[in-house]
Amino acid sequence: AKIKVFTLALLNKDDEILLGLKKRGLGEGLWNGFGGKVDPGEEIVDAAVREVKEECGLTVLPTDMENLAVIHFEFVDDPVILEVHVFKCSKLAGVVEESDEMSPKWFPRDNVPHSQMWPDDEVWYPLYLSGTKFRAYFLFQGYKTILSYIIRDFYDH
Ligand SMILES: CN1CCN(c2cc(NC3CC3)nc(N)n2)CC1
Repeated sequence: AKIKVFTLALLNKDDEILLGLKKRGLGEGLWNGFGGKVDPGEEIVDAAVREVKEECGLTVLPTDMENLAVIHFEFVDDPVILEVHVFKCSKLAGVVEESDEMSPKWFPRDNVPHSQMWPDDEVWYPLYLSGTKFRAYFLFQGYKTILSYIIRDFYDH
């Protein structure tokens, strides 16, 4: 199997969460946090900071990026596994800007548009919102159907 590493940063302010409507590529038409691929030799947290700036214009310090989860996504009949490092951030600087990739919008943290988000989000968002560190594994059939998943505490095994 081949592992592709991605970042996913969820930005919070008071009781709201900033999501972006993806304009193209993987997840086009879905609302999601900000993120992308990790370049070779790049620290994962630095990739997360870079993607937030590129996709929504906000500046976040690496030390303010809390790594809350690592999620592995596998797809039936596909050797590529996505390893997504999820970050939570509440110390933001700058002004939100639209980008080529994303149309950003603030949502109430307890009312995000799950019908227009990746299906796994509904499973792990409650853990994310409660600040619980976790590891998760999802087996997908295509991009819409979750065949199975495991969620466990980040530190247990
Ligand atoms: C640019 N990256 C792509 C992967 N990604 C995902 C993936 C995901 N589910 C996987 C079935 C696809 N679920 C969320 N929420 N994000 C983060 C952003």
